Amino acid sequence: MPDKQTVCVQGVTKTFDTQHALENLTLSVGAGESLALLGHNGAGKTTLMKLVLGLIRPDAGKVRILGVDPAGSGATEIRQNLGYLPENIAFYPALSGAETLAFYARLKRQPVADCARLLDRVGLGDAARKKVGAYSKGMRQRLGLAQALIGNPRVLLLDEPTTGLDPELRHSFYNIVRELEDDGVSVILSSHALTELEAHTRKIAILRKGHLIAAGTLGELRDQANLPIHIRLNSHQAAGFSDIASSLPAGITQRPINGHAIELALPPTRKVEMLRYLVGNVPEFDDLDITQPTLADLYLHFQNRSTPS
Ligand SMILES: Nc1ncnc2c1ncn2[C@@H]1O[C@H](COP(=O)(O)OP(=O)(O)OP(=O)(O)O)[C@@H](O)[C@H]1O
Repeated sequence: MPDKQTVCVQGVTKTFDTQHALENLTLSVGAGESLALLGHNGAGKTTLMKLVLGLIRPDAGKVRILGVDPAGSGATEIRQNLGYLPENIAFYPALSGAETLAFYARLKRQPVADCARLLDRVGLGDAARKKVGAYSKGMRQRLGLAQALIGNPRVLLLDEPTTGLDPELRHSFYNIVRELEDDGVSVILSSHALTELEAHTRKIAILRKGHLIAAGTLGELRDQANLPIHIRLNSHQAAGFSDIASSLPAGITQRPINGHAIELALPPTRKVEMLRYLVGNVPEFDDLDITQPTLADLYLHFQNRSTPS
């Protein structure tokens, strides 16, 4: 894998005492790409972020950010290109949002003058002088994001960034992430909120007990899993459906929902064949919905299929 990928993790193993947090993990994230890390509690997501940040070193394998080891000597410059929003960020409640951000800017040796722009970017411009102790959860999370954006990082690591946010805030949060991707920032985020990730992330990596068990775009994961798709047929005709089960092509299963709706399950590769068949052979239906496996379906499929020790 070329080191010129913005984030390159190659054959990385990390053990704490006897606990394998990560084992032989390889993945990469390019400029302007986002990667969502999924996995059960303790799967190794935070450990991976800490390795990318250079806070810990791998026992085996290598981590490179823009070709540089983030835990190596001489990595100061590369670390300034990293922004991190930890899972539980605590702020000093007596400081205002502006004072808090100025504090972090000084820590990162970045110009304090940029802080007002960052607060505006995350929608906290009007609350800049308000004490953080009076901020809502959503405002604190946005302040956390502003803190991670100090210094215009090329790589942004967000550990469960939307936990506790309402749907509108989640939406605006992902809009900011999308803008950052468009600016060429690589974004790695972890989350347990599969439905929102389905709509907002491009690449997905699923971890289980420190192993990477699946990776790719949603479409690629669907191809790998090859789970059935579902076609729901609806009939608004008074008689509803007659028994179509006996005449269905082999390999297609059906489940009656009620007299006026039937759900068919079929391999994704047979979708068009089935649509042609239905149009020609099932006159009762006058509406249909096609449902692809969701990210939650895929996540469960890969987790259940994989049984690493
Ligand atoms: N500093 C540490 N010392 C000992 N064990 C650790 C340490 N950090 C992580 N671990 C262990 O490594 C494994 C991976 O932990 P990690 O925090 O990376 O998981 P996670 O996927 O982020 O979990 P969560 O979703 O709960 O945040 C766990 O078994 C954890 O107990």
